[in-house]
Amino acid sequence: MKLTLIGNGFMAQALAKGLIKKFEVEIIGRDINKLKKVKELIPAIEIKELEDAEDINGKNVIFCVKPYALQSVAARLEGEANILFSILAGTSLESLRKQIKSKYYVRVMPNVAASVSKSATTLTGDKEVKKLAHEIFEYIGKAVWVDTEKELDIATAVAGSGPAFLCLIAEALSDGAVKAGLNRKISNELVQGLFEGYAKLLENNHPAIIKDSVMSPGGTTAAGVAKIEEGAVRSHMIKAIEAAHNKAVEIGKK
Ligand SMILES: NC(=O)C1=CN([C@@H]2O[C@H](COP(=O)(O)OP(=O)(O)OC[C@H]3O[C@@H](n4cnc5c(N)ncnc54)[C@H](OP(=O)(O)O)[C@@H]3O)[C@@H](O)[C@H]2O)C=CC1
Ligand SMILES: O=C(O)[C@@H]1CCC=N1
Repeated sequence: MKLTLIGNGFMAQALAKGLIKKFEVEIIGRDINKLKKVKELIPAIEIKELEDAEDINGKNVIFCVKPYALQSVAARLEGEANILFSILAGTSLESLRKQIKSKYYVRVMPNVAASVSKSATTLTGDKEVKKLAHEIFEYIGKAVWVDTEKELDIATAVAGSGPAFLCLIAEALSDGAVKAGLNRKISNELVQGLFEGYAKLLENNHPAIIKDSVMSPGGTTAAGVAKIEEGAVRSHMIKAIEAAHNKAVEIGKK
């Protein structure tokens, strides 16, 4: 099966790296020089410069441009795709249906870990292609189907934007270790190992149980947790998801 990615940016490349292991991958973009650079990184892909009347008839398209570019790129597409997969944050199935012709439509929300085939991807759309959508996006990590676009917009906040939120935590933990006197290289190495080990633990344990198992009476963890609570970190994490979800809804209304 051939997949046609439209857009050659960060996410298109992340997806292509995983998908190329199983599928033929074509990337269509507006700048041939950028496309040639992408081909140097992923030699097995085909590249094609976006035409003013780009024929997508019968193709399985993964749409990878920024949400604000939907209208201008859609105006350059001709024919009816077989499936249109869209990774555009906030952009509704209704808006896609109005602007790009396709037999089936699926919204997809991957994350940056697609570049290492570890994305937590959410899918929703036409149920006729649910199984195929699963099969395709399991090549870039874990894929979960949800029944509503509201759920996909929430997933955008927690799994799409989530890696950036964790980056702030990782950086801050390392900064704390450096502030206490550990060198940066060792601090970063420890934080990397911390996330790796924690991800494994989280596969089979509730976070509250893991926390309780670390927190000794009158110990170091309890002292640290009390400081975290002073800063209302949990409350602000909840607010961050709320804000990111609201933004996805706002993008969808534009
Ligand atoms: N970054 C992330 O972690 C995630 C992003 N997403 C979604 O993925 C999509 C792409 O994001 P990302 O890859 O990060 O962004 P990038 O800016 O890296 O890539 C955007 C791509 O769109 C192309 N493009 C923009 N405007 C036009 C236009 N008018 N005509 C033709 N091509 C155009 C750009 O072309 P050019 O290179 O020539 O400028 C570029 O190839 C977004 O919709 C975002 O919501 C979803 C999940 C996670
Ligand atoms: O920030 C954004 O809008 C995109 C969508 C999810 C992750 N990045």
